[in-house]
Amino acid sequence: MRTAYTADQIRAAEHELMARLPEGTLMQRAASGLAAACAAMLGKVYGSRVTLLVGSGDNGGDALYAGALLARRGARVEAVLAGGRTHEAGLEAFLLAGGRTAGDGAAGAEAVERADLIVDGLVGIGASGPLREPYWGLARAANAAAAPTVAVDVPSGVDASSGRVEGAAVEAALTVTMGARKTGLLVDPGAALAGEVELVDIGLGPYLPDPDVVGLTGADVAALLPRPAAESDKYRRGVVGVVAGSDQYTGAAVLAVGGALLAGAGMVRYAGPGEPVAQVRAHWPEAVVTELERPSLDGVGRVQAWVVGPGLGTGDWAREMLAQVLASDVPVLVDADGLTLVARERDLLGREAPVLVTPHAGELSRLTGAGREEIEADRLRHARDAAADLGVTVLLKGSTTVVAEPDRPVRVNGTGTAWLATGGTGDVLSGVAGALLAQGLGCYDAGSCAAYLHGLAGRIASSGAPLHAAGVAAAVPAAIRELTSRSS
Ligand SMILES: NC(=O)C1=CN([C@@H]2O[C@H](COP(=O)(O)OP(=O)(O)OC[C@H]3O[C@@H](n4cnc5c(N)ncnc54)[C@H](O)[C@@H]3O)[C@@H](O)[C@H]2O)[C@@H](O)CC1
Ligand SMILES: [K+]
Repeated sequence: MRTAYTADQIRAAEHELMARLPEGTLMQRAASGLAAACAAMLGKVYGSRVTLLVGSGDNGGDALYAGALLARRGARVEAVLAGGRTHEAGLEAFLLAGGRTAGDGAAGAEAVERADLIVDGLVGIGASGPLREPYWGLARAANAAAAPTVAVDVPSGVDASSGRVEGAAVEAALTVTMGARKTGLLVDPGAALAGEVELVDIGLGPYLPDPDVVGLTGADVAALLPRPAAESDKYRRGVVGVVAGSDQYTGAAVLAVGGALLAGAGMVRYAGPGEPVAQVRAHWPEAVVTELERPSLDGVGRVQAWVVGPGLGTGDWAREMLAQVLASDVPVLVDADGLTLVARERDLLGREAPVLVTPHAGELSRLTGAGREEIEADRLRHARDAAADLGVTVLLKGSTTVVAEPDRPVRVNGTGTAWLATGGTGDVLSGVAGALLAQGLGCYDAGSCAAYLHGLAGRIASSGAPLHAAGVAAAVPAAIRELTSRSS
């Protein structure tokens, strides 16, 4: 499990640890980890050119101490001193080791341009608000330079506690983060700017509280995934009911049923009108299909979880089907058109059994009234607020998919690929999550494992090229195989 923390949580833990150690110990630990990561990236340290961007706080101090270590190994290290003041002891050590300084003007810009490696020590967890000048200009110069940038703790300009970026931010190839991961390194847009993330252990572990967010690893997902036992039969392995698709949108039904079948459901029951029924029958002879003359679940049979909404439409038929599904006593996943209906009629969500909603930012915007762009910029907060407000589990889809449930750390997923942003992939995700719900996982685990599997299936289906939703569904077994073989 990858854990991450807000700036306040880290600061409190550092405070406790620092009180037990001689002054400067933590920064020395941080700097030696940082210098080692820079050396590994350079390959050959001797004779290389390293340019440090040094802000006025301890983040700059880390950079200066690491610069001193690199200078002692023969690197030509220049420090661009950007703040009104500079970490005194760090600067002294740096100069003593043979480092040189440049101002933040033309000399600094040249030092950035000619570097083999840039170290971003402008701001870390002490940052507030968008980068101010001259930091802003230096961040942009670093991004424009040919050399890769190693960010100290967080890429400057990324809010450590949310991943939010206002204005300019450093685009790092590697972020060397001190003591514990920061939330903003796991959530886009911050995650995308952080590059690889390397954690330097400074001994903070025993002082950390419960994490703010967590990211499941492949081994975590493999351990959570239900596996059929010798005595399993199709009913005990979980029956998923799918209410999706309409005479107009038949594909959503095919994709959601496919996602559920290929994610290991024991059986999938599909109920809908004539057109999607014909399509589901043609694609998935294994599904048990009921053609409906009127919007009613009578005679459809028992299921352990429902998936409702993709391609369903938003008219009277759809509304009635949604209401009947939600009136059942099993877990329900609501997606797509189902969310539009719920946005109109929130009372539909008032039920005892668990609900997992799977909106993208636009659908969440309809549900909560917050602006779509505002949601994209601060995915964590909006997913959390919606979960608390609606009393359900929220899986917010997007470049970083996040799963929020009241009183639990938000789970973030980083397995996706930008190629997944194409029609129909969300229908597959709802089927996959439905299969996990039917097999007995709670909404929190089902949502986060489904996001992981779906992202991995997307990578397998894509291999760096465009993919299509049916291909993602087809790759789900390969994703499960990859996870379970790695962990066995
Ligand atoms: N406290 C410790 O013992 C340790 C701290 N560490 C490092 O120290 C960092 C935190 O240091 P600080 O608390 O000094 O804070 P930072 O160095 O992150 O930044 C604070 C400084 O930046 C300025 N600043 C804030 N927002 C700005 C903005 N938007 N534009 C321009 N300037 C801005 C402030 O005026 C202040 O001088 C961590 O991120 C980490 O790199 C590590 O060395 C581990 C140990
Ligand atoms: K930084």
